[in-house]
Amino acid sequence: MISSQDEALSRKAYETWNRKCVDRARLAEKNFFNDADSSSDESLEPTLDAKTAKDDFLFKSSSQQKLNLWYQVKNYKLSSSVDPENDNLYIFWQFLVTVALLYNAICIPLRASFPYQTASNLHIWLLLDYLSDCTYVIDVLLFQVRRQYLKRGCVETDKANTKSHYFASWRCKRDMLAIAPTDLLYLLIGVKPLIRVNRLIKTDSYFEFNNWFEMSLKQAYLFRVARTTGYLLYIVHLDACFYYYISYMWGFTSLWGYNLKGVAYIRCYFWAFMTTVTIGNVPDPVETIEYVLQISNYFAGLFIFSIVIGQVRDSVQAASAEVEAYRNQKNACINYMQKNNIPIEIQKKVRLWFEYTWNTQKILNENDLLKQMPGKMHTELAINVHMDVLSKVEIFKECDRQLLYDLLLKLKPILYLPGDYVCKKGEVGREMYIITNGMVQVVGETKSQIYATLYPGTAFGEISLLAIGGGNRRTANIFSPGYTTLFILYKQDLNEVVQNYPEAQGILRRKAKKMLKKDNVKKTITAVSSGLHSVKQNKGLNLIKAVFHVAKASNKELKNMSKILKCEDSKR
Ligand SMILES: Nc1nc2c(ncn2[C@@H]2O[C@@H]3COP(=O)(O)O[C@H]3[C@H]2O)c(=O)[nH]1
Repeated sequence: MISSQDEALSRKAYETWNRKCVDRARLAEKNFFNDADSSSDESLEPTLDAKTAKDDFLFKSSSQQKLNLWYQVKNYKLSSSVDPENDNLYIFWQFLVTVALLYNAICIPLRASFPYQTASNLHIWLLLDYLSDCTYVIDVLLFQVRRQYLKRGCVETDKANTKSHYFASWRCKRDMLAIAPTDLLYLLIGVKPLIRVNRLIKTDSYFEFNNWFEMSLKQAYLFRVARTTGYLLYIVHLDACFYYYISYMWGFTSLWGYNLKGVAYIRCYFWAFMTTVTIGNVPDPVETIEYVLQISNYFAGLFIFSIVIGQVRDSVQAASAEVEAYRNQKNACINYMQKNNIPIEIQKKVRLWFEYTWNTQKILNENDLLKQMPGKMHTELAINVHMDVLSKVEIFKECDRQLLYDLLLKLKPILYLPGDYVCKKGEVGREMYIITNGMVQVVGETKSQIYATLYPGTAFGEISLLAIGGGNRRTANIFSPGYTTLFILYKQDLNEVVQNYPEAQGILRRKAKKMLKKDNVKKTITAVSSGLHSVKQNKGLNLIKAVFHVAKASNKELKNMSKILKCEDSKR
């Protein structure tokens, strides 16, 4: 027994634990939003008190942890409402009710027709029956009465309201019919399983669990096909039970009916399957009633089978619709290129683009999909999919978080193939890029002159976009050596976003200027080293050029240069 003192202790420990979880989540959230400069934010450091409290918490005895667990379970039972979409225990219970319903759906007709319920195994059947009844009753008393529902668009969690809402619903009426104790009739007419047929009414839980399961699957169409096939097999099962029952009614003497040979259920199921799927090859009916039954069976089989086939076709079609749309777009593009005699090399590239984009993203234009959604939802999705890339971008690290969210909506993914130039020096810059996958190289006149390699999370192309280099021309060649996925951000979009964040403009400009300064240093070093080389070879003109660049370099660079010169002097 757990005393009230223990319970109070447990409650306190639980609340402390809970508070710490919330604190930790807040800290994580804060860290996430401040990751650019987390080290400088002193408030993120846990205080001494918090550290002691944490140590205290870690030193809790195992018995107290057990009490915590007990308190959680107790707390769960006391919670007033259940969220049907997210409460794991509720979903698990719907699964149990589904199993109980399937047990009833299969075993009631089986026991009612075939001689599988005997005096010797009756106790097992009854045990299973009452276990399934228990799941129904618990579902109503513990879960359905607390099931949340929407009231004027808001989630209603109040227990009194959820209860009255359930009692007023059709679901409650169906549930009541399903758990009605019809078994009491056993006392009058004996244990006849068909009396329990009302148990099959509890279909709401079955459909609810089915929907939840379907939604949680990646390849839901496979499940839909399996479910439809299951329905077909169940109908055959019912047919087999019926066939056996008719044969039994005629004392197993009819040539058309089951003749007591082999395993009864297998033989009857075989016959039912043959008739239902209209394969035929079953004994010809003799009596008129047999003809009528056979015809109605064929008819029902034809009807049901065509529905099932239709459903399977729809499911497969729905599953392959996206692939079909991709193929159509690709074929239309190929036809267009062929009609316009586009060079084979370019055609190959376009095909490669289609294939790579499809294989990596399974969608050709992500923006088309997102555009259909309300703005907020679009942002939320974009944050989840792309935020980790954008938050790594060095030039945006110091910018306002909201600026990043605004930028996310403007980004458009684009793929570059091996050997493509993303931009060339001297071109007019109309967009900037962020690398999401692969890498690009900053190259000179030829691809082999690699000045720098840029990796995912790097942005480039902002110098010409913000006219920092003095004009809107690209200041370097950017080459894609492999498959590279980039985000494009158009000038107009960047300006639109940045005008609301003037400090961000400053950050972008400062960072781009730094880069240009580095460029100048690079140029100076190249010029100086080529000048020094000329000195060695006594070429005066290059020496003058070197001295000119050295003069242009900043103080710091000048010191470096003089060091290099001294070094070279001493060598000579
Ligand atoms: N000029 C220069 N650009 C670089 C360098 N490294 C990356 N880049 C990027 O390459 C881009 C080429 O186009 P932009 O001039 O618009 O902007 C440039 C920079 O963003 C570098 O070392 N020098």
